[in-house]
Amino acid sequence: MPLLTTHETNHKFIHPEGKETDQQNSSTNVILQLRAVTKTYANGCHALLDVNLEVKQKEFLFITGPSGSGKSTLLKLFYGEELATQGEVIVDNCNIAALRGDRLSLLRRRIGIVFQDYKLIPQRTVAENVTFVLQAQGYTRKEIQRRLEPTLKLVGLVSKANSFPDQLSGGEQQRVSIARAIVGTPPLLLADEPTGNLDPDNSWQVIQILQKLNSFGATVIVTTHDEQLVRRCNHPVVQVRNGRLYQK
Ligand SMILES: Nc1ncnc2c1ncn2[C@@H]1O[C@H](COP(=O)(O)OP(=O)(O)OP(=O)(O)O)[C@@H](O)[C@H]1O
Repeated sequence: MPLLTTHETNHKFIHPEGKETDQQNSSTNVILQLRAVTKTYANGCHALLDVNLEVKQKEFLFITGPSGSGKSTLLKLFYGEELATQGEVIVDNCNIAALRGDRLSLLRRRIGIVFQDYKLIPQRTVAENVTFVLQAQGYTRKEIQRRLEPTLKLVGLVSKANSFPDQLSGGEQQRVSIARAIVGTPPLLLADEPTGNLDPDNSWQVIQILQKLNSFGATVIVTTHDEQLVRRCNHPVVQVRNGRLYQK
């Protein structure tokens, strides 16, 4: 279960089941921690306000909330795309603000990211889209081949390995983007509205794949607007409203 505080309960972590704990007691197996984080964009927009959150390894967490409430900003802080204006973001025992260049790249290798709009390269096949990051990271051809087939199998796309993105349905494209995110076996998987462009059947298929990865040991954090999908799963939920976190 994630631990969080809200502005109403400053600096005491509240367990969703209602138990209180302090920071010192809650540091075992923690993969992600936000400590009193505020994010103000350059235009003065306060996207997040004094947010505390702690996610343990192997959790599956949903982050919900209305449009513009701060969900994507939260995820961007987790992988260092944005930096906190105040407070600390600790991922895999690393303070994101202290990482530069290579060290940030190394941490990012341990984080898989899935976006609502897939972000596939149109001129590359499914297999190439999934493996180009491994190539850039210097994996051998043999190792890349060893990883490719089981990854495509897991997302049900072995038969589409040589297809191009525009030859695939939206659900298939999203599964390619999941394959790309997991082929390096990162311990942390972040998915920002992964079902936002999909119908209910494809959305459920994506969630089932994420659940399977979670059962293999990955920590999975998913933002979504889809309350029905959240209700269908039995995972902890944190809601963002006006830049603050609430337990549901
Ligand atoms: N780069 C930016 N510069 C300025 N303001 C920004 C920037 N990115 C986001 N915001 C603002 O921060 C607030 C939170 O945005 P964010 O994208 O995190 O919300 P969200 O909950 O993910 O929304 P949605 O569900 O619509 O994607 C919004 O008011 C948004 O306008």
